[in-house]
Amino acid sequence: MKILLTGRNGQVGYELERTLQGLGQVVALDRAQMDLSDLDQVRSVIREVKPQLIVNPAAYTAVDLAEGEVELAMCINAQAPEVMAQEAKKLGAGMIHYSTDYVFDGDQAGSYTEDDVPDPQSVYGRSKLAGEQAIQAAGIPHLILRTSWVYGARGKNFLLTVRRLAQERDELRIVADQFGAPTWCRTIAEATAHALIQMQRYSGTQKDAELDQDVWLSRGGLYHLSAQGRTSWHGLTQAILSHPSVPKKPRLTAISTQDYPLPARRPANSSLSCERFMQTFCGLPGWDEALKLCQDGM
Ligand SMILES: NC(=O)C1=CN([C@@H]2O[C@H](COP(=O)(O)OP(=O)(O)OC[C@H]3O[C@@H](n4cnc5c(N)ncnc54)[C@H](OP(=O)(O)O)[C@@H]3O)[C@@H](O)[C@H]2O)C=CC1
Ligand SMILES: Cc1cn([C@H]2C[C@H](O)[C@@H](COP(=O)(O)OP(=O)(O)O[C@H]3O[C@@H](C)C(=O)[C@@H](O)[C@H]3O)O2)c(=O)[nH]c1=O
Ligand SMILES: [Mg+2]
Repeated sequence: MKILLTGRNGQVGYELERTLQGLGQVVALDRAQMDLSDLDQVRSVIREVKPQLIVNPAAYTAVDLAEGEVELAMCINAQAPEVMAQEAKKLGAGMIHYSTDYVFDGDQAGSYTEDDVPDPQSVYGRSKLAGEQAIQAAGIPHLILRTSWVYGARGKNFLLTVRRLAQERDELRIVADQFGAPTWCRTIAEATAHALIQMQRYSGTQKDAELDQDVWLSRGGLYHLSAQGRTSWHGLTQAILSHPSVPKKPRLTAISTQDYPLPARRPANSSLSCERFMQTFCGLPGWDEALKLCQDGM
């Protein structure tokens, strides 16, 4: 199976390029090779590569900047996935796409299931929801994997920000009233590979087989995929600082969302129920367990 992978330098894309090896012939592209703000280029690259599966972790992920770059965020997060889905349809191909907990308003008490109604409160969240809907509307075999609070040892993320600030400052002030599940990008890439393997098992074909449309249409769809358990950004910071690889530990102060004003509104609770994913594909680690493994390597 030929797999076109976008965003190979992103947190999730980088890990996917590794976990997808052996599951197909991976054509991994960066922004220069396929710019999602250039829809004609997206179209022509897909026509050239002719993949059987498009895996799309590339996205506009700057949540606050998106508030002032609505058109660009919509193009990258909604229109480009729409073009990918249309091209996939013509090729008889499938798509794996990633979305976010920020599609929810965060007002619900318990964790969100795939059946809960999204109500994004930010431009980023709205653009990601529009991307989901465009793929669903195309009627192609697909997996939409909603994840949350992604971090890793490289790129731009909360873990690296906190580790840097810890060395620069005597005090960290972190919001303690927003709850979610920090998810290691490697967990997402490994779970994606497991899901692909399971799809092949369900279809009873060999590794590297063609994409089985019937299996994908029955087992595919929308899934929540995050680490298990939940914490606040403050709780996450506490866990980050307690790792032995952090040399200097500043004072940590819990603050509320209103004490840390930002352009984009974040959900107060965006923890995702992943039962559907775990029952269909594979288990998922606890957030603290995965964080420790990640930091053990830093
Ligand atoms: N980060 C998070 O906390 C969360 C992310 N998600 C979703 O998970 C997926 C993966 O996110 P993550 O790996 O963290 O994202 P990153 O921000 O780490 O990576 C995004 C990737 O998209 C690429 N990209 C951005 N703009 C363009 C463009 N115009 N054309 C082509 N490529 C572009 C970037 O390229 P370049 O390297 O050149 O900048 C980068 O490789 C995304 O769909 C995201 O919405 C969901 C929940 C949480
Ligand atoms: C740096 C810092 C942040 N914060 C707060 C601000 C915010 O509420 C929270 C997280 O900050 P960030 O801006 O790093 O996180 P944010 O960009 O909101 O992260 C989101 O990214 C997108 C792409 C997603 O899809 C989401 O799942 C989520 O991971 O921490 C503090 O309270 N103190 C600080 O010193
Ligand atoms: Mg609401």
